[in-house]
Amino acid sequence: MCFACSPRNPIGLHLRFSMDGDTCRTTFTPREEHQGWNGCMHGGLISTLLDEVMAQWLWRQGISAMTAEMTTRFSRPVPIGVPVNVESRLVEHKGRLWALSARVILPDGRAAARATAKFLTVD
Ligand SMILES: CCCCCCCCCCCC(=O)SCCNC(=O)CCNC(=O)[C@H](O)C(C)(C)COP(=O)(O)OP(=O)(O)OC[C@H]1O[C@@H](n2cnc3c(N)ncnc32)[C@H](O)[C@@H]1OP(=O)(O)O
Repeated sequence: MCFACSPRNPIGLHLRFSMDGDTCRTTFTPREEHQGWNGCMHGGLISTLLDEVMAQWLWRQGISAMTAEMTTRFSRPVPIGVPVNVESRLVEHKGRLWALSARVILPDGRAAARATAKFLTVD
C-alpha cells in the first residue's frame, strides 16, 4: 500500500502517473495537512513527489529498482492549494544503476524543486 501512489492508502498522496514520450508525469495539489513551514508544502513530501515520479519512470518500463541515492534542491516554496506538475526523465543507465532527474513545476512554469537520483535494480 504505497504512501505515494496506492489509491487504497487512507493517508496517502494518491498520485497517478502517465508517460508522455520519455517523460513520466503526475500532478499534485498540497493540502493543509501537507504543510511544513506556514503555507508551504513540507520539503520531505516534496522529495517524496520527486522520488516517486522517478521510480515510476522505471516501473513503467518494467524495471524493478529502489532508490539508492537522491539529492534535492529546493528553489522556491510550493504553496498550499496550488497544483504543481511533477516530471522525470532518464539521465543515464549503466548495468544495475539508473540515474534519473525530476522537477516540481509551479503553475507559472518555474521549477520549485529539482532532484537527481540513482536507482539500483533489485530481483
Ligand atoms: C505496480 C507499480 C508499483 C510501483 C511502485 C513504485 C514504488 C517506488 C517507491 C519509491 C522509491 C523508493 O523510495 S525505494 C525506498 C527507499 N530506498 C531503499 O529503501 C533502498 C535501501 N537500500 C537497499 O535496499 C540496497 O542498498 C540496494 C537494493 C539499493 C542496493 O543493495 P545491493 O543490491 O546489495 O547492491 P550493492 O551491492 O550495495 O551495490 C551494487 C553496486 O552498486 C553500487 N552502488 C550502490 N549504491 C550506489 C550509489 N548510490 N551510487 C553509485 N553506486 C552505487 C555498489 O558500489 C555496487 O557496485 P559494485 O561493487 O557492483 O561495483
